[in-house]
Amino acid sequence: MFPERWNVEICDVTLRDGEQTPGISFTCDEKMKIAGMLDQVGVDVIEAGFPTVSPEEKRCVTAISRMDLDARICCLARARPEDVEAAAAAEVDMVSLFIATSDLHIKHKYKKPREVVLAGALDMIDLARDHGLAVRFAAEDASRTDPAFLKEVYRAGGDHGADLVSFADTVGCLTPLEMYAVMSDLCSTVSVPLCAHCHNDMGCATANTITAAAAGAFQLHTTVNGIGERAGNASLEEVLVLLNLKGGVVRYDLSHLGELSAQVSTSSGLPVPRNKPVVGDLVFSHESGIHIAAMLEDPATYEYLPPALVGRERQFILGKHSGTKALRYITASLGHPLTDPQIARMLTLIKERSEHKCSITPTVLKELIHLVEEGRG
Ligand SMILES: CC(=O)SCCNC(=O)CCNC(=O)[C@H](O)C(C)(C)COP(=O)(O)OP(=O)(O)OC[C@H]1O[C@@H](n2cnc3c(N)ncnc32)[C@H](O)[C@@H]1OP(=O)(O)O
Ligand SMILES: O=C(O)CCC(=O)C(=O)O
Repeated sequence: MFPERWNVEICDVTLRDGEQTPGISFTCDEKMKIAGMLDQVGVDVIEAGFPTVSPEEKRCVTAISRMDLDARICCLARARPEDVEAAAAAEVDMVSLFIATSDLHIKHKYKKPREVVLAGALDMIDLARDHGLAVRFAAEDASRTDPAFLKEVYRAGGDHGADLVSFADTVGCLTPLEMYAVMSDLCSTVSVPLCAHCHNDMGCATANTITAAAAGAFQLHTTVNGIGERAGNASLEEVLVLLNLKGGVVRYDLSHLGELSAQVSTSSGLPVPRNKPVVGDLVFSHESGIHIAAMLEDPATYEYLPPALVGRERQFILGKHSGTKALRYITASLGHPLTDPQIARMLTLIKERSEHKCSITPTVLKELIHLVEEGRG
């Protein structure tokens, strides 16, 4: 089902769609810092913002364009001359020019026949190209669009010189199987490279993005920590790890993902869930005795994603679910090779304490070792 090495690139939209998370606004300094870190990871395109939003946003997109990053810089624009002019003035490499294409959106937002909406958008592609901009022509709510009209939109966009066309699952309504079917069909009939822009309303954004890639999509849209409108977007860190382990795409530097995630968390004020794949602080920690006993033989028994791949370290934690082998290993590595009875006694104490919601911190651990060594436990 999957090609051996996927031909993909990443367009990270943290600074645009990520910032559309209700209540979030990055300062220009924060945006520039995040852009620099995205560049260190090696993302191919950074969507730096939506210049029409405000003069400050326009200034900031321009500042990011001038950072001389390796990544190409793009920005969002509606199909309106003022938005395209603003994109050109912000000195981006590429404009992400969008129109909603579903009948539902067209009826309630534009109140014009869809052919008229499309014709207006094609004029804006021409205008953008006259400014020397590369064009990504995006179909908002593509996943709820009449498939025949969607193909017409992409074909016409291509005829007007769009470099990429985007399929947005704007309301996150697809499952991976549905994404595979629609993206395979589009990739076999549309001559312009396709982008996949997936929202996470039903928890499928990452799965849909990676499935779109497997079906032939070229440009994958992500946000750091998966932030974005409502339930967010496909998460950069999850998509990059999947590309590495499943798609043979090893050119991104995953070792920076932790610091990037922390920066976006600080700048957005959105904490990273402790069990968030790849970047959560618990996701390379183990407590279960049965797991640790096996991992002491071979960590691969309970670790598919090696922590070192993403610059992290494995941790063994003691608690209610600990077993003898884990405890013996941990105490010995702290320089306290305990006897079997001491280990058994200490394990009982650890379980009792944990059941009373006491974490086995390094201090508690030292205290317990001391107790059993003294025979007072
Ligand atoms: C799927 C996406 O994520 S799309 C991006 C969504 N992001 C945002 O909306 C965040 C930034 N938005 C803003 O700051 C403001 O909404 C602005 C500056 C863009 C526009 O503000 P306003 O001029 O006050 O318009 P308002 O937000 O009330 O309505 C949106 C207008 O954009 C139009 N519009 C929406 N999408 C498009 C499009 N792709 N092409 C052309 N026009 C569009 C609507 O039809 C509506 O036009 P109208 O005012 O003539 O009825
Ligand atoms: O497809 C794109 O590039 C952007 C569209 C978008 O942001 C959305 O529909 O949620």
